Amino acid sequence: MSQAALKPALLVLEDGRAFAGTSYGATGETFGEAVFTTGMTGYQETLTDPSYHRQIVTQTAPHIGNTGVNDEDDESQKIWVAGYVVRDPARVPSNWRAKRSLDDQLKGQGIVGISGIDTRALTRHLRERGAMRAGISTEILDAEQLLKKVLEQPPMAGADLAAEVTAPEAYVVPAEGERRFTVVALDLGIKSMTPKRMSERGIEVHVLPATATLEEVLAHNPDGIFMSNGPGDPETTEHPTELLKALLAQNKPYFGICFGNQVFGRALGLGTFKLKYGHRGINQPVLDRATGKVEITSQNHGFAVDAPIEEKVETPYGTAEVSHVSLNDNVVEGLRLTGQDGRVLAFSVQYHPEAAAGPHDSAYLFDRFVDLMAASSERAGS
Ligand SMILES: NC(=O)CC[C@H](N)C(=O)O
Repeated sequence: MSQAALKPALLVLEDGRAFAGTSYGATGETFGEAVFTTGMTGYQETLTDPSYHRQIVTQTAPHIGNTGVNDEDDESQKIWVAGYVVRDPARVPSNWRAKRSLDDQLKGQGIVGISGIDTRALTRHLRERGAMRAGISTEILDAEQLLKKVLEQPPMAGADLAAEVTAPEAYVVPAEGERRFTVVALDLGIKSMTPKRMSERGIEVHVLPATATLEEVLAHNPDGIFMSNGPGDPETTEHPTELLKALLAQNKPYFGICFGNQVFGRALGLGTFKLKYGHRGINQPVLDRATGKVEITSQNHGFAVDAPIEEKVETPYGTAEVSHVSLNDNVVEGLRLTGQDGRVLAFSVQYHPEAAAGPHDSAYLFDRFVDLMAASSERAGS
């Protein structure tokens, strides 16, 4: 970064805590919910994950931007974070795929950031007090003045954001090789790696906007239904929840990721709640309760499903249970629905088996979805 680019910037949290630093990316001002992610790599995927819409993301890894930005790793069409906080941006990106620097990419897309602040102190503050509204400005450098604007912003609890991130039109991701199954994926903020992971397994994926109706879903004669990750409060997912209930009543195999896990929980009659500061990073340990295996997973969520971990819950569609839990704090990380004969009918996880930049411990879940559809179509055929 040249000396000329060193412009002061200010970050203010809604409880009044302020951090003075240096402008990074675009100048101006921005507001959102301040959260932190512990991923030490994958910043390009993080920035372009639609689930981060309306959030100011702090990277706990101190040195960010080292490998620049390439044209292959975006998870969607653009950067979604509302603002970006890094300790020490790389001055010279170095990677054979890099097309430009992260600073230029942020500037090009108008993303306001701040660097040179004590991101460890900020993270500890958010961990103790919880995720909260915040603002970054290069124009208002007076904390009290910026705080007034922060307090005018809407909170994340109650935010209905799917309409702001979903694809305007349906599109198809063809199966790689021979087509084995057709899946309808409801786009609540889908990341491009998700249909890719399905397509690699012979699935043709019809990605539909979040407002798709039951008729529109069934028109594709899907072998399975998928609901994606996405931003906002799961309490606002009335339409996808009702849609999923109707599809479960028709015994459609279902797989959900993250927001899709929360929608599944709600369709099964469970509640959701806001976590204090959420789980964001690529080193989150999860226990598969059936096998006793531990997976290291990628996560990005601020809400969770409220379900009894040791008990089974009877629902109109079958028996629901918690399949996976977080080993850090026992939060529900996966749900499973089984029929009377114990067969799995539908399942979902709160974490990201499609994870780019990894880890890939949980990629087997896509194979499980394939097996679920294969078993279901065998039964229908017999
Ligand atoms: N990545 C996601 O799908 C996040 C889901 C939801 N917005 C949450 O924060 O919990």
